Amino acid sequence: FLMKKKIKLPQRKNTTILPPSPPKLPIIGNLHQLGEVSHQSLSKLSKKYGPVMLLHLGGIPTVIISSVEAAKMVLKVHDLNCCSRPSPAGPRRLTYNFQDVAFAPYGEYWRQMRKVCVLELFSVRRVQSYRFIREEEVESLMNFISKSSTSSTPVNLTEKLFALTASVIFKIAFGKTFQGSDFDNHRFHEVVTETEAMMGSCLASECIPYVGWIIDRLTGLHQRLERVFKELDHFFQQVIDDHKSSERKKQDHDDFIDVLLKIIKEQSGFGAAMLSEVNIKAVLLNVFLGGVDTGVITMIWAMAELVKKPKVMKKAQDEVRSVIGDKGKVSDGDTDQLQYLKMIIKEILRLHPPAPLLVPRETMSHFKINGYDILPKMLVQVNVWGIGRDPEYWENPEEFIPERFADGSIDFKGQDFELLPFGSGRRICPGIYMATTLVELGLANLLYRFDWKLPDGMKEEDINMEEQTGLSITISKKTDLQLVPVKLY
Ligand code: HEM
Repeated sequence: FLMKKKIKLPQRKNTTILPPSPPKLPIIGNLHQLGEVSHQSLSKLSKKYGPVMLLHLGGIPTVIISSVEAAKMVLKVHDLNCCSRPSPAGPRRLTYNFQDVAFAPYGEYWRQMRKVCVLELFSVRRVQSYRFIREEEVESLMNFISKSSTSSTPVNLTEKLFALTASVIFKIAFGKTFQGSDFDNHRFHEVVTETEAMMGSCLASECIPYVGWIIDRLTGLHQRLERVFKELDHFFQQVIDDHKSSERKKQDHDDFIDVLLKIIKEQSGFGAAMLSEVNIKAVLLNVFLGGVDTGVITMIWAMAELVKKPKVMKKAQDEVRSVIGDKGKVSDGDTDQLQYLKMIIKEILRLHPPAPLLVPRETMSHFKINGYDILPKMLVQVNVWGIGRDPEYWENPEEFIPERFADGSIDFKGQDFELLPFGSGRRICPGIYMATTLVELGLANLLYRFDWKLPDGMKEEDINMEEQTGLSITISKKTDLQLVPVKLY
């Protein structure tokens, strides 16, 4: 009928409804509202502007997600629309133009590289094959702490746990200890922190039109980026060359470089066609950054919360001591029986997720959340720190209460959107098993073998629980944690 009469129907105007935004300033947009600890400022802002909020970080439109329902929409329902990554200059340089996994844009290359990681590097079988490395390094830390306990001197746990995680990751990935490399512990810590900062911060020239480059010149960000890139590139190339050398001694296990070089040499296995030495270096950077910092941050917060709550500490120690008995040490396989310790780790990752805004995503196509239009090429950040402390989902959210996980119904593997320390969907962290095995083993041994006291004159309420400031993707405890060990075994 309409065709015959050729009646023209009124065209519905296609209006775009963007998420609510706080008022912005010219040029810098909402950058000034990020504050010193951005996930905390964003949490406050979202109380006013809602769980789907649009900010302009300089010229970059960024959607901030702050509720379980909205997180489910972006990471599950519309995961395919927003599972790419933005491409700022810092990560671009450090990942050899996104030839890694974590920052590679969504597509065939990323899919193949992710398969290499999931099936060849971070699989349960591979992680279990490194059991002796974890146990050896934990043992060496325990020996050091035992010595300190005889003189009742405080141990800088931040420094020591950093060295533990770094040694384990170095041996697993590069087949050597970092003590034997160009880095000493101190320099290595500095390089990780500096690289993290470069990955998280955007060059001003990218988000502030016209004048940003002047800020970059003044802050020296470009030079810092180049310096850290060259240092890492030199190190990675050296370890790869060592592995290819005919003089290299045969090891009884394959480290990550062996596995990746084998894939290239035999041209078999996942991603063989895609893999080159540059990809190996880029993936090593992901392992180096993803693997070291996050585990230390989790263990440090756990020890800080436990020492603030002696009853919880005692309960955790009672559990591990009754399960292990007088064996003298906790081994890799023992941690499966430590149910209370597992609850503690969940509670730590709820209160202190090492990546409070996950790793930024970039949208690839238009979709809607809560009636708002999300457009292609927008940045998406999920505030899992805010969700983990939202009274709508958690009773007494600011309190450290591991028992809230007693019924086992909530886990951090990406299915429960109120607890997302590892993200969810296609880009979920592939290193969950690798991370939790070391965190569990490290903490279990610290709790089994020692009682922990605060340094003389310090009270529980004196422990500084502030978070590090800055725009890094991972956020650690602001000050080092120093505790006095009292030896039991
Ligand atoms: C407590 C420890 C860890 C935490 C909290 C953590 C957290 C995260 C988060 C939040 C993401 C982004 C997820 C998303 O976009 O949805 C991620 C990605 C990633 N993580 Fe982890 N991570 C940890 C340990 C590790 C370890 C030990 C490794 C490997 C050695 C690792 C390797 C990676 C890689 C390669 C990605 C990028 C995945 C992709 O983009 O496809 N992580 N991690």
